Amino acid sequence: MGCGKTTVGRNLARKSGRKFVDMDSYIEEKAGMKVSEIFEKYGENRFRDMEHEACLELADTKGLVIASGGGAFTFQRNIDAFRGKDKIVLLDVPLDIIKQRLKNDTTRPLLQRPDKDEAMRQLYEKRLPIYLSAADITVSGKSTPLKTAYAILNAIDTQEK
Ligand SMILES: Nc1ncnc2c1ncn2[C@@H]1O[C@H](COP(=O)(O)OP(=O)(O)O)[C@@H](O)[C@H]1O
Ligand SMILES: O=C(O)C1=C[C@@H](OP(=O)(O)O)[C@@H](O)[C@H](O)C1
Ligand SMILES: [Mg+2]
Repeated sequence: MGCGKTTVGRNLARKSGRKFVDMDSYIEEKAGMKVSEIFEKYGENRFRDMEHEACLELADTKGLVIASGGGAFTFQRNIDAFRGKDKIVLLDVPLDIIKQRLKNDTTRPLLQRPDKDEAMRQLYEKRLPIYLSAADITVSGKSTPLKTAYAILNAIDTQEK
């Protein structure tokens, strides 16, 4: 959360001429409600099932740039859905920058708690090794969204040579 997937993904799609899909927006459209409402009404597990369904559907569509939600690639079933079909890119951003970016956020249900900083730290530490092993490419996400989008394109080019 907060590493810039949605923002950078949109830039990357524009620069690569691909269609952009934000996985959370995709789920929200199908469900007819916001991610926060899904968590509130049906709980996180139901959201994770919807997210998995979205992964299966989107992994079968060619020519997209997909910004996943931050939890998607912590589940092996979702990594399996994309593996070999698409490149999985990790945007690597230090925790202190993420905290700064999400300081005033009210839309991410897992962070709406008094010990938000500690929740972010715990998620970051638990998830980073999983992300690192799932990623085909890791790119720093500290720079501007546009520069990061170009860094992803370069990394893909280099890998394909
Ligand atoms: N490269 C960046 N530099 C500075 N702020 C950024 C950058 N990328 C995203 N942001 C800001 O950080 C917040 C989270 O970005 P977002 O794209 O929603 O992240 P994610 O989809 O990974 O949760 C937003 O307020 C966004 O404007
Ligand atoms: O990390 C997570 O578990 C989540 C990240 C969110 O997406 P972003 O990473 O785009 O904020 C969204 O899918 C939901 O709030 C859960
Ligand atoms: Mg996002």
